[in-house]
Amino acid sequence: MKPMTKENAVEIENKINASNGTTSQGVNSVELSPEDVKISARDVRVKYGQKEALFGINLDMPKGKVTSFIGPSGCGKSTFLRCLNRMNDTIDTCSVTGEIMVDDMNILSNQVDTVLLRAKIGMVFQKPNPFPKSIYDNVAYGPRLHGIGSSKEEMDEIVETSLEKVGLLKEVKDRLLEPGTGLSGGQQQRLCIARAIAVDPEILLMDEPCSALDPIATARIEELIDELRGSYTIVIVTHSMQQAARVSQHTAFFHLGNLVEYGETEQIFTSPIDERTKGYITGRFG
Ligand SMILES: Nc1ncnc2c1ncn2[C@@H]1O[C@H](COP(=O)(O)OP(=O)(O)OP(=O)(O)O)[C@@H](O)[C@H]1O
Repeated sequence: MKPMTKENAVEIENKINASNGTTSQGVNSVELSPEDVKISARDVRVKYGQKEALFGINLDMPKGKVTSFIGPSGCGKSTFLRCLNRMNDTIDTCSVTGEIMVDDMNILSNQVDTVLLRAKIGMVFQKPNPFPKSIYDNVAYGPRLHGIGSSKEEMDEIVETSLEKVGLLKEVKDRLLEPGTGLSGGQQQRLCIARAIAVDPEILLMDEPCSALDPIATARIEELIDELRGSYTIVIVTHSMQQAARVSQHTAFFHLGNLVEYGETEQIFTSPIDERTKGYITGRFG
């Protein structure tokens, strides 16, 4: 077998793009019944200025499960993740086409209110980014913005429940009025997850949520992801194949702006079909 190198992976990719009109169909081994699909992307294409970053992504992600996106740096994982709650709208040069259905709504439609959308589809970033406010106000921020929890009692309840769900309540209940930025990195990341959860989202998007954390804090976030699935549909971008294997039920492998292969996580890591997936997971390129 010809060894997989970055160069011949690019060569294969170019041939595929030339032969199919640059539609990124990929190998799909996941069969979902329509009622299990939460997010359905069709022919999603993204450009930054004239530069194409995604070549027509088609992907159905299941409800109440964790889907991870893996692939070498620059392959478009974060770009695609940001499509899922319209975060690319904040980048002037970025244009997105195609269709992304979340339940019955095409979230790429002009009619969509992106503030409401981002409450329904929360996001957690690479670096924990608590607001320069108290722990309490960090969690209460979203509910206040959306008019949820009008009385003090209701808001206290939302804050406590959200902190409890991320396993932070015990650790911070005596210092709710202290700054969120005073917590450890791992606690800050859990605070950010509590902040996203406080507005009762259906989907949580996580862009390398552990990359700034130590192994213990990472393990805590991974446990939390496992606890939260079921209640939320979770999509995570990760550079760590071990992490994808530990936390996700389905994995999508991206390469050079194409979705190369999508399957059950175990299948992707034990018996990938596409040569490029094999090459990546065995460390032959990336
Ligand atoms: N704001 C931007 N402006 C211009 N080009 C961008 C921007 N963000 C991403 N790109 C380009 O789009 C392509 C995909 O980038 P993206 O960050 O989505 O990849 P990635 O797989 O998430 O990479 P990484 O793992 O390094 O974070 C890359 O070529 C990148 O340079």
